[in-house]
Amino acid sequence: MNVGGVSSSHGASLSFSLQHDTPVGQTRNSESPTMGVTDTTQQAFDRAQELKQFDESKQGVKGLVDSGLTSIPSHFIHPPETLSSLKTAQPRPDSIHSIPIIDLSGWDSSRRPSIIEEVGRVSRELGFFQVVNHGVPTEVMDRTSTAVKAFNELPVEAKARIYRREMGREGDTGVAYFSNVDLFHAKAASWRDTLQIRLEPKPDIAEIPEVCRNEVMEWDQQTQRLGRILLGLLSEGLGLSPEKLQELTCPESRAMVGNYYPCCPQPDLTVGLACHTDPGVIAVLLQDQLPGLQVKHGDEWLDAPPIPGALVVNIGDILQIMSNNEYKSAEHRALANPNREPRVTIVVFHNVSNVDTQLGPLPELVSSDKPAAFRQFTMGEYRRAFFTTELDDSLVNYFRA
Ligand SMILES: O=C(O)CCC(=O)C(=O)O
Ligand SMILES: [Fe+2]
Repeated sequence: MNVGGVSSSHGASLSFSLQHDTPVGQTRNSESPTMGVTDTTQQAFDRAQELKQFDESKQGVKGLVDSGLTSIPSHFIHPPETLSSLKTAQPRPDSIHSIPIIDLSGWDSSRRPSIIEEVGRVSRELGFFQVVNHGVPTEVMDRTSTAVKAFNELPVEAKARIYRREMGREGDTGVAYFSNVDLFHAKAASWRDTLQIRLEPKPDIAEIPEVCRNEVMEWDQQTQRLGRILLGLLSEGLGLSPEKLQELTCPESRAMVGNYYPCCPQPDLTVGLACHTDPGVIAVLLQDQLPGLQVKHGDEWLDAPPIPGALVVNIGDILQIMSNNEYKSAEHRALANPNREPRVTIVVFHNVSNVDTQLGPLPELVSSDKPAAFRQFTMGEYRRAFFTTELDDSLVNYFRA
């Protein structure tokens, strides 16, 4: 959700490409963003100072780790209710333990009907799945991940050049590096740095750090192709024509975030990325070999473990709404990385670009048996809702009929 690098009162790391009024990036924190109500004025002041200093240093969490710190600064400590949920509960014997894996081989031939059936079923049940045999070469996956890691490991001065939070304003290049998009709004900061790049409409290509420029462009090509395939399957999974969802996201709007989770000295006190739903249509996520991604299913957290060669796909809020609640936009989070090696993930968000686009349940999916679960609204209204509502759960609730 996001590239505006703008955070609403939800404390969401929710960015919008404001130029195009489209949520393109990351996330929505489902937790209340307000600081602890028991904070004294002095505590609140100290905290604000700490955050400001951290932000102005432009060093990110990576810089803190490199300085050799052994305990995390207090503003990274999450509230007890979050921390207690990090302890892995014993899974119930009847529960699914990890997210489903779908083999896409033959998506354009004889296996298509069974793939559509599976994609549709899993999107209704959980809204999250991994895909294998998706056609993106593993060398490209490795190359992209390595390049994004290399960017994060450049000297602070090199990254500081693009450290900014003002995306979407005039002069926006579409490229930004920052730590915690919601740094000044979230209840607590998370142990992660982010490189965010608008992919469509095109960014200022020269602004993309050279160390990962070619790889980002190549990743865009690959995920654009895969995005079209997935939107086709998801469309048919709803009983719609294969082009339907693609038409809706046209003219296309895409953004990428490269998340970098350096080793956290106290991974039990913070998270890598707070619980959120993604606001757009779909997200396609590449994770390296380190675990951390978890998806909420009922009251359980399921792991989405790294599988060599696989990509994770999830449904965003807009698609839950368009599908009239058929597909689920699931809450998910990333744990803080306890490993010495950094964890790197790259997410491409496929969004709806035009502010005037009418959104809401597709008429084809509304009937007397299944009345519209959401009202109609425009993309512009959706965008405003991000910034003005006091929601403490998924944005879809705002538009419920
Ligand atoms: O890095 C991960 O595992 C999750 C990333 C994610 O959910 C996001 O960037 O929206
Ligand atoms: Fe996400």
